[in-house]
Amino acid sequence: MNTSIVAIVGRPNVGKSTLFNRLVQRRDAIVDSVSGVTRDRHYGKSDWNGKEFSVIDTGGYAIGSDDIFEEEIRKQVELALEEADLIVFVVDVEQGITPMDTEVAKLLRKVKKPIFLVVNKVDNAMRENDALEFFNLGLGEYYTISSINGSGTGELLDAMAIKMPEPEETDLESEELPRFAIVGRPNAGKSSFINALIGKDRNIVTDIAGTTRDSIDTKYNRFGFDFNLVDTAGIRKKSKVKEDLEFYSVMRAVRTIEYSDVIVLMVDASRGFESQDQNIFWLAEKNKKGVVILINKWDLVEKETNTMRDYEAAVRKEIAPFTDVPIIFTSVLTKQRIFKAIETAVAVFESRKKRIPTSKLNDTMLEIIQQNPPPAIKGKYVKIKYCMQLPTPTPQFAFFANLPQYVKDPYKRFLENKLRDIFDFNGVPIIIYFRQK
Ligand SMILES: Nc1nc2c(ncn2[C@@H]2O[C@H](COP(=O)(O)OP(=O)(O)OP(=O)(O)O)[C@@H](O)[C@H]2O)c(=O)[nH]1
Ligand SMILES: Nc1nc2c(ncn2[C@@H]2O[C@H](COP(=O)(O)OP(=O)(O)OP(=O)(O)O)[C@@H](O)[C@H]2O)c(=O)[nH]1
Repeated sequence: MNTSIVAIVGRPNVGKSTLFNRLVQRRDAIVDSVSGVTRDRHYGKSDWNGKEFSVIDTGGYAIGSDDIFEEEIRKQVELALEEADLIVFVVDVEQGITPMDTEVAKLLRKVKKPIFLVVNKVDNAMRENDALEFFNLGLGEYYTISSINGSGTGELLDAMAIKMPEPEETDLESEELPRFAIVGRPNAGKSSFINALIGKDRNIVTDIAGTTRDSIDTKYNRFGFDFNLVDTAGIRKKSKVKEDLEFYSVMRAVRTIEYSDVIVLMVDASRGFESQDQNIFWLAEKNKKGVVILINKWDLVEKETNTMRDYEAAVRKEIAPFTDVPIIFTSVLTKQRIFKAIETAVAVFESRKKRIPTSKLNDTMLEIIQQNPPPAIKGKYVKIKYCMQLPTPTPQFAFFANLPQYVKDPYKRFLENKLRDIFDFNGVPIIIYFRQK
């Protein structure tokens, strides 16, 4: 997949979030129709002129008091420069050039990646003149926009799309090896897990230097399974940045997740499922990846007070409504369930590309729908006529009905759960559409 990562940088209050919302709006409208998907304010996917891209709003991650504020922003800009493909630098025409803008511009001038200087809050023609001063930042051409009313954003997107790579033809028929990413918080046991997989004999078959930018696939053959572990430059380059910077872990995770089929999310059992785990999980869902959760270091957990069942229930609560994701309790130290972890990841990979024949799907689902029809709304009855799985890389289903707009989320969730139960889509995001017929 050839998705560009766009980072929005700039000092506080220039309108980064407002622009972010503009950029991801269209795609989010579709995603939101999916039952129960929560929104992240800082990460979204979108497309323009056929080019797909991710947008990261760096602003939301700024933390801390005023004196470390500038330092934080500088770090975030540096990270964005390292990890993103395109940089959108937002400035505010009402404020003019501030010292912090000059600082950011200085960092940006050293960078080889495409940079879009965006002068925001140009709500009327008069302000076009005020924007002229931003030439002084030494970044060349700029784009004037009004994030609030949307003017200028089309031109900006056109220009950005030109700098994005052409979409690749996805070859659905080819028998590709599963691509697994092992992700998680620092110290969760990722390296140990990978070492355990590789074994002492380092059973690496090949190192395929990424066809896609700097991502690296390492091919493994273990326990009778063939798979690629996806690693990216971002992950290797541990860099100077503080580990606990949330933004850092998100940046690192984004690219790895986008290149993988199944995300193996490692959680440190002694710490529990934390907000960063939640973030990574959510990124995986948003990208429609398969997920397996490993509760690692299970050997450290006091079994008298923590049963597996209670622990699992607590994690499931955190990841609702994606409740059927496989959760496996591992100890890399004692090699407990390592094999099971990989076996499960392979199973999720298989489910994710599963195709249900239309006749089988209709036989099963129409029967269920007949027994539990959608509730009538204002005296109108919804009649679902047939359904099919769409020819998409990940499972998506269309249900055709006379009044699709009357089918509400709870009923969609009901159907989704039935599909999951019957056809075994554990750990796989599925999408349901209702269409007019
Ligand atoms: N007039 C005008 N106001 C805008 C425009 N875009 C954003 N704003 C306003 O500017 C303020 C800051 O916008 P945000 O999008 O929250 O700015 P931000 O850069 O994300 O701020 P942080 O989250 O603090 O980093 C809000 O009050 C917006 O309504 C615009 O195009 N025109
Ligand atoms: N008790 C116990 N310790 C473990 C287990 N798995 C890993 N560890 C220990 O946890 C520590 C961190 O393991 P790593 O494999 O380096 O963790 P990581 O996720 O790769 O960490 P980063 O490289 O910082 O992202 C090491 O001291 C491991 O020996 C486990 O199952 N049980």
